[in-house]
Amino acid sequence: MTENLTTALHIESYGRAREDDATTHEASLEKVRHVPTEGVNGPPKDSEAMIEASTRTSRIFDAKASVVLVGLQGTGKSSLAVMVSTICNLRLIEIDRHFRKVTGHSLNTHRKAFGIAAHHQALLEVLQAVLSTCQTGCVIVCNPVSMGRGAQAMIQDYTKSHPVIHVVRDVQSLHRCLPGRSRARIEHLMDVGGSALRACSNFEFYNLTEDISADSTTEDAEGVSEFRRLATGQISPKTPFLTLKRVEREFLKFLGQITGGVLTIPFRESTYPLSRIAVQSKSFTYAVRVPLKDILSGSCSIEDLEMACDLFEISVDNVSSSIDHEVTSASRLNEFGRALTIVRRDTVVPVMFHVQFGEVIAPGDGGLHHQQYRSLVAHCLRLGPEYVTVDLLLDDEVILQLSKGKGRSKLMGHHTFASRPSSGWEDGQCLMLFERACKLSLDACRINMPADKIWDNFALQNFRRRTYALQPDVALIAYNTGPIGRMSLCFNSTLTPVRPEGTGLPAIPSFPALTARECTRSLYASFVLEPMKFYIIGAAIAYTLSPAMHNAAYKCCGMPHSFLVWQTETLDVIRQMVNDDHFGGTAVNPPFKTEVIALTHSLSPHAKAIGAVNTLIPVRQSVPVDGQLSELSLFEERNRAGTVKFLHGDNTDWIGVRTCIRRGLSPINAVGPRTTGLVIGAGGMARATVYAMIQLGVQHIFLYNRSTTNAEKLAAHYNGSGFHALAPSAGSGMSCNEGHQHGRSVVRVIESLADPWPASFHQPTIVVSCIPAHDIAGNPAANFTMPRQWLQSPTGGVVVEMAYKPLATPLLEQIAAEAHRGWVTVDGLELLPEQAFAQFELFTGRRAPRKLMRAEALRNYWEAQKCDLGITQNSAQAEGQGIEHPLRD
Ligand SMILES: O=C1C[C@@](O)(C(=O)O)C[C@@H](O)[C@@H]1O
Repeated sequence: MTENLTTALHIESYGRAREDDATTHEASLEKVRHVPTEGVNGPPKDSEAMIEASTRTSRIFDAKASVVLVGLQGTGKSSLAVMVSTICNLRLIEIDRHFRKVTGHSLNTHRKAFGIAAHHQALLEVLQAVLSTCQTGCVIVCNPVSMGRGAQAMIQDYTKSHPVIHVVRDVQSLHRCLPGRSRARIEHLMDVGGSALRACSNFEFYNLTEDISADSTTEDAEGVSEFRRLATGQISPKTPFLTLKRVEREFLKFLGQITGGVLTIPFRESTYPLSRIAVQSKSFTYAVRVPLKDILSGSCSIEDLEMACDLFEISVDNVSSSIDHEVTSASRLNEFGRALTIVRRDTVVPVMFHVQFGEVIAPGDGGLHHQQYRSLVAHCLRLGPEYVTVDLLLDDEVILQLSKGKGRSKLMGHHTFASRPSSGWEDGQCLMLFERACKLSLDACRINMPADKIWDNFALQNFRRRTYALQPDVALIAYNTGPIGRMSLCFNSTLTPVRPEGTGLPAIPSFPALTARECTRSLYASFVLEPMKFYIIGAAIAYTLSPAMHNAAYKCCGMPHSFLVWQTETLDVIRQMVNDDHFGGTAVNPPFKTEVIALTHSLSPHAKAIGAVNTLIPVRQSVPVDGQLSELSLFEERNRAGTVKFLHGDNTDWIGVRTCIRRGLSPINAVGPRTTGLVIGAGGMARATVYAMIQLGVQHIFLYNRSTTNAEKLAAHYNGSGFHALAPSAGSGMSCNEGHQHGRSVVRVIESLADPWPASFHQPTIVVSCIPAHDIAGNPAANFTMPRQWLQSPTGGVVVEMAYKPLATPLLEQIAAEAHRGWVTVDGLELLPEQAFAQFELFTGRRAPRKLMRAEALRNYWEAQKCDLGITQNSAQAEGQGIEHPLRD
């Protein structure tokens, strides 16, 4: 393949002299082993100080600043760089290849020919030229450990103005790249080389290997990864190699967080409605606290732990009980990064690090523990989580220094009173702590103490009022601990610390006493929130799996809501729904997705652009400002009954489609200016699909539909000026991506399945079928399959099927047989829950328990398949109009 791809990747040269690297690497190892323990070239004398130094600057950079990836051989930094350069449209510069291009020598032959001093000087010059001429728009890759002290100092200096990311990996993966070295030796290299790399970088990313045997970023005996061979067309995709998708996702999330999304990362922005709301601005949010060791042990699934929570807190407990020198050892530090990547892999909520020292930190204490604690906090900041806690008893200047280097992370001041002060929350220390957090410009303040009597919980509310009067913008998380303090957890509104639900993790006494479900239940029991009724309406919805997913999710979150099926021929039912004070919202199914717009008073920007609504919510309180409703106020009024003032329409179908395309699209087919998408159908789902493709940056979209007239109408909707007036713009809450920056998407109609694929366009790599796969009202199913002449993409692609009745459609069966050519399928049962998660958020203002909803959809589908009983039950509900779907335990 593919000169085009090669060009797109901006890769300068592909040949790699293996023996060069190996020798250079070994030489550098020796060098690292023997350097004096000072400077950036060897194990630092004071590793804590080194770590802290890396967060001394603000670490907020120019929007276009080049990114540097540093790491030992085998950490996968080159593969990460290739991915990022492709997706973010950055120029890729690998220093060793560039050196060969400039000098005509490989590193090894140059060193042999000219001696070490001249070699280092030449390397330094090459590096200097690259760093100074490539200040913006590039991703630069190197291993400074093998480049001499001068080069390391130069890269260290670059951290003042650029993100320099240290890529770390597990011993086993490195071992594979350096066969013949003992594991102990590799560990030693990671320790020593790792310290040197930490000293010349300001961020750190842990590249998590899932399954070593399937990992395609690991370099082979020739030093070339499978990923690179694919990217450069040296091999064709025999497997979908989707394992890399996770790495891609994690790294893009990381980059998005550390750069604040300033890099053009089209895939990065989460489309979940709640992801657009700052987590600390919303009421009744929960932070699930999980010990670091439990994350590392892998004993629980992250999605189970995260269930119904808004933030994932990684708790590093009792650090000071470790042997002192181990606290900041390289392997210990690597554990932090590893845990963060494990969590980020499966969660959609922000992550917080909370380091707890067993020892109480006293103000002015300059002792060893104090120093180590500071270093661990600085190390957490290097990893780029959304939040990090900092002990409020540290000296002002220490907190200020950490705060200065926090980058895009938020710092939450934290204090635990080991015992209740004699006057509880009335004690002057409490207000002083909050005032310190404000004075030091921390983003939030968390204080807790053991409760003596139930009145301590009321006193806490009084304290909350006082802090709010003082500074309403600094979020206060205040609660009492112990059994008597549980009530205060229920009524703390922001990021209440909770323990994970039923995961089998041993209960730790110092851990939060309640789960998110328990807290939520108490809000309904005390009438703060109220039970609501949700519906799905449509003309033929007997088979829908939505009630099963939503009802199970309410139960799991502790909400007394119900989700009912209402099969109907007309939209009149909506008038009946809104007369009920407990109406919570309705999902909208064909044929009403467009028609229902007439009943709404406001639409989300997405629904407006798509011209279809699948989620309708009542508005009771919010008032539009300049014709727009604030998303936060819409969320804040969920779960509260009362007279409905008007209806707001949104669309979550496009979110489901976008997620499924992303999931199935291998990195090799990352969206570029010539990517082509094909949509089958021209109904409401097809509208949402075209929109999802536009949001992903696809600029050439083709429609095929049995009725060409309908396809043309749909194409005109998107091509017409009407749509472009509504197109995504900054501040609209929509992602603005490559497609919109580099060219406008155009939708074209392809008339016949017998037509050859238009020669001036690339073959489609993204195909979405939006037509039913079963008979409807006597009309036989279309049984669509792709004409062979439209399936010629040399890198395969993704085919998403919307229909799930039946699950194995003729199209999916056809494409499954093409897996060896790089084709990936995503079926209708993967898509259905994805749109439902966003719908759940819009209905309830809470994060959806995703794993549970997926499982419910599957379980109900297969139950219905097995004995046809599910179908009968659903039909009965539909006929009974509003009979609650039976919850299955
Ligand atoms: O189109 C669909 C599918 C669905 O109706 C179902 O339950 O099958 C649920 C709707 O929210 C979605 O827009």
